Amino acid sequence: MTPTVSAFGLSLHYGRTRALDEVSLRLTPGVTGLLGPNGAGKTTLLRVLATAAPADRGTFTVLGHDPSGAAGRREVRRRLGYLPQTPGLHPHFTAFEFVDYVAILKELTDRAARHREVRRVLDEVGLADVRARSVGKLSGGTRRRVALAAALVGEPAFLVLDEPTVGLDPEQRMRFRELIAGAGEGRTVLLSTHQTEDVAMLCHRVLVLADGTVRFDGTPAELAARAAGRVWSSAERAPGARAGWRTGTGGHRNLGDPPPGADLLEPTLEDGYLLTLDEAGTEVAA
Ligand SMILES: Nc1ncnc2c1ncn2[C@@H]1O[C@H](COP(=O)(O)OP(=O)(O)OP(=O)(O)O)[C@@H](O)[C@H]1O
Repeated sequence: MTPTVSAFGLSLHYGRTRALDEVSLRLTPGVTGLLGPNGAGKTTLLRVLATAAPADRGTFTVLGHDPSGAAGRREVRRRLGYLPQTPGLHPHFTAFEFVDYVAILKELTDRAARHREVRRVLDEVGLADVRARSVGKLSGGTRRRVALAAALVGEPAFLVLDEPTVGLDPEQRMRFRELIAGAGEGRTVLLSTHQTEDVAMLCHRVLVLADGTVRFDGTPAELAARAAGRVWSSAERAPGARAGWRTGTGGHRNLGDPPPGADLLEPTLEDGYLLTLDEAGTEVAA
């Protein structure tokens, strides 16, 4: 399948901090999850791909358009929807006014067509009833949906979502997952998250980033399979485990190289993720 996004050797430094180090990737339609610990470079990568920050080195294209020049950047932005980590929603705007404002920035100049599009995206995220409410008076989860509606304006082919489910209660998180799954039908979505459940439920592909480098690129099942034969239970924390924690039933779940005769467990995506970080030399939860 022709990739929507192709990136080669993207690097970005903040002073001496190397936030991205030679990142190459290809994104195809469907939801790709981007997992990584705090400071891994996820937001930086999303900002680069959303043309909000230029890389120091490397190139990328979105549907063949190269954003390094002004004309290409405009073409990329026309095909892009971006939900940043902290969307700057003006509290005095109504939900409609905010999304309309974003639609104007996205160059939807015909007023009637633009208003139809604003109503369409607000309906898509289930906010038809709160169109006229001030953004500042909405709950955090509803506000996040307004920001998602704004990202969906103009039917972008490439949607960049930076930790959209953080801070949501379980019901809102499920609702948001449904919206993201719907958004991922027929378009390319890159979803940064700390929630391995988001990835297990939504993603056809997952990238693991640590220290600005891609440490894994494959399917969620392949990430879980990395931990096959390397997860076991024991009454006490196993001394040789790379990581381990007490489970709700009082036993311990251990990751690493099991001792002979260990009681092996079915690996999860989270097990594969934690072992990938461990192999990358990133600190794993004790
Ligand atoms: N504006 C900035 N100035 C200086 N350093 C920065 C800046 N933004 C990010 N960094 C550094 O770049 C690295 C990558 O940060 P980034 O925010 O991309 O990581 P992240 O994976 O999104 O983290 P988190 O999960 O905590 O949001 C970190 O070391 C961070 O401290």
